[in-house]
Amino acid sequence: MKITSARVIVCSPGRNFVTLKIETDEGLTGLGDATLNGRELAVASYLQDHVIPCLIGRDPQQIEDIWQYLYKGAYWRRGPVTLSAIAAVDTALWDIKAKAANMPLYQLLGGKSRSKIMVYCHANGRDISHTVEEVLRHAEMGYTAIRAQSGVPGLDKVYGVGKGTTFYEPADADLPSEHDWSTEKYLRHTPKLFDAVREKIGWDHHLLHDAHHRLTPIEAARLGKDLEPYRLFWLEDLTPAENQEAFKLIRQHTTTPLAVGEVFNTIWDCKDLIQNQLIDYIRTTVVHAGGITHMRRIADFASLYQVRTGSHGATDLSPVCMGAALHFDLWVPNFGIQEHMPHNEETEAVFPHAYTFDRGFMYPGDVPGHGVDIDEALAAKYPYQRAYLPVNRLQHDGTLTSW
Ligand SMILES: O=C(O)[C@@H](O)[C@@H](O)[C@H](O)[C@H](O)CO
Ligand SMILES: [Mg+2]
Repeated sequence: MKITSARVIVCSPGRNFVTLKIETDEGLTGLGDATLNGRELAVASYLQDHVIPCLIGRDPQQIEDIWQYLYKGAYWRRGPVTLSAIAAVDTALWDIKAKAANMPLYQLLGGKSRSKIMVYCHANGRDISHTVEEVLRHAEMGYTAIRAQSGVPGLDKVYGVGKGTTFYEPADADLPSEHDWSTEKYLRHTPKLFDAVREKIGWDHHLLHDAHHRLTPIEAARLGKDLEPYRLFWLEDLTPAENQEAFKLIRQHTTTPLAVGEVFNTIWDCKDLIQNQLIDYIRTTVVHAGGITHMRRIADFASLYQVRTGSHGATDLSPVCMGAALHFDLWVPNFGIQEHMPHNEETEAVFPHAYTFDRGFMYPGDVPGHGVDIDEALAAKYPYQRAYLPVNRLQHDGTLTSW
């Protein structure tokens, strides 16, 4: 079999997506997600101008060789742009291989390790009472795991809290919007949020929270300690994880489980966190961590240290990523949980898919491949619209800080 052509499809059905489509001389095609929120065109160009010329004529069945060729052959290794591009190729090739074998991707990976996939949703509110209402509403929908994020008194806008619509989309402006941030206000407020949520929802639901890289290690330790009475399923991205050692300090102070990794791109970004048991869940996902091939390496390494997967699944990861991730989730032995933010109607129409959601659990479907397609004619009706993620500045003096 040979790759005869490949093209990048950029569309914006409510938000931007970058999709790679690979075609073969046997009529089989494969899709990969290459979306990098706020830097989409960098990946589109990396694929179009540097990767696709190297793919034409290659045997699409040689997934591993192509992965190594694109990773080592680039010379400049790692990073979100490179690994999102490699991920798109890898995912498309696994899609083709599973279609050629006439089996759903999870079968090719090793078959089912579970009957369905537990997912967690986002319950966001402008204040504590609105967030509690949203948590209860999502519990009614059947979710057994619910992430709670609320507005913070004294702060105008914070990560994770939408403008009252169902679909929270942080990339909201043609240039980065600037939000005020106060760690003190956030640390005072968040324990009150979970006290109120636990009071109302009881103990039969998993609760999660995303600190979104905004704390220093000692502030992170403080939050982890303050939230211990509420038995969270995990606290995510407590502090920027470039310095993996920072998590030693957090670990010394709290037993709240820790999740990190949605911004990671290779096993090297998380090797020390995993082997030193500094985290409990690894959040890498198919589109930003080199595709199925590299995700398997990360998951197998994590399993040696009883670290479980908890893949990122925000709406800025396309249904192609979600579809491939669900096949991975069905197979991976050390599965923890899958993030699930439903895409809007336009996106669902552009990306028809076999995966389903049913009362807090998902299933990838049993069609050959990863089960996600793209309606190119419809995609063309939604042209790219530049959009940036916000930045944060400290409220008291304007210092630029993590969003
Ligand atoms: O855990 C999450 O879902 C968030 O961290 C993401 O929504 C993140 O803010 C976006 O993916 C950024 O594009
Ligand atoms: Mg996150």
